[in-house]
Amino acid sequence: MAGPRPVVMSGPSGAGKSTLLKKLLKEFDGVFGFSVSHTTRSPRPGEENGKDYHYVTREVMQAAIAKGEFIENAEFSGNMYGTSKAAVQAVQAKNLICILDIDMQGVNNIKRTDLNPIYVSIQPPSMETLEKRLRDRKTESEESLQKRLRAAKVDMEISKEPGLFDVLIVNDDLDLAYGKLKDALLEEIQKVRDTNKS
Ligand SMILES: Nc1ncnc2c1ncn2[C@@H]1O[C@H](COP(=O)(O)OP(=O)(O)OP(=O)(O)O)[C@@H](O)[C@H]1O
Ligand SMILES: Nc1nc2c(ncn2[C@@H]2O[C@H](COP(=O)(O)O)[C@@H](O)[C@H]2O)c(=O)[nH]1
Repeated sequence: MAGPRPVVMSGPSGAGKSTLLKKLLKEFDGVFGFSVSHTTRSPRPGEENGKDYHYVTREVMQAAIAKGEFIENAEFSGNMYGTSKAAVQAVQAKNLICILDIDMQGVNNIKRTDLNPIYVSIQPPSMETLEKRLRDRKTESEESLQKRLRAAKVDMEISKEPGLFDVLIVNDDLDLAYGKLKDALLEEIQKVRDTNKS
């Protein structure tokens, strides 16, 4: 796929990926674009279909996967999630840096493609902090919360694997974490700005 190098952001649910990437999209308007994933989970209050996710049924998603419309897909916490080829192409067609917010299964699947992204892992300072953030967010049932915490433990272990991620950021203080994220992406940001100037 053509265009600037995409960015994969991964890390446990509740680590702060959406918070960080929303700041990035706001500050660097015209540089980054979000790859809108498909999911079978229900929208949360305030989420918009086509902006946060494409909300679909399991049947629709399975049919689209069977037709080869997805770059990667995964089952997470009882729901399906996936990145469609169209979602990435829509961002790359505008010559923007495409950001994918995906789980660890997605990372492993993307590694088998020719997307060649920068892999960024966002990690919480501790399991305790992660649990508090997820509880305070008030988006999950107790069952979903427990599933996410179990997945988080695995994620936090695997993400330490040398070479899996290009950058690992511990999101404790939000401003510090955001500064580290910008530093990691500065070169790519500059390339897009230079291209769009000429
Ligand atoms: N550095 C931080 N300090 C305190 N709270 C934070 C910080 N970063 C994020 N949060 C809060 O933690 C909660 C989880 O953050 P967020 O929704 O961005 O996580 P996420 O990784 O995108 O989760 P998911 O994968 O479930 O979408 C949110 O309520 C957010 O406001
Ligand atoms: N493999 C993929 N994972 C995805 C995708 N879109 C989101 N996600 C990940 O799912 C969990 C839960 O998200 P939530 O919005 O329900 O809290 C989180 O880790 C996301 O990164 C995708 O297209 N593919």
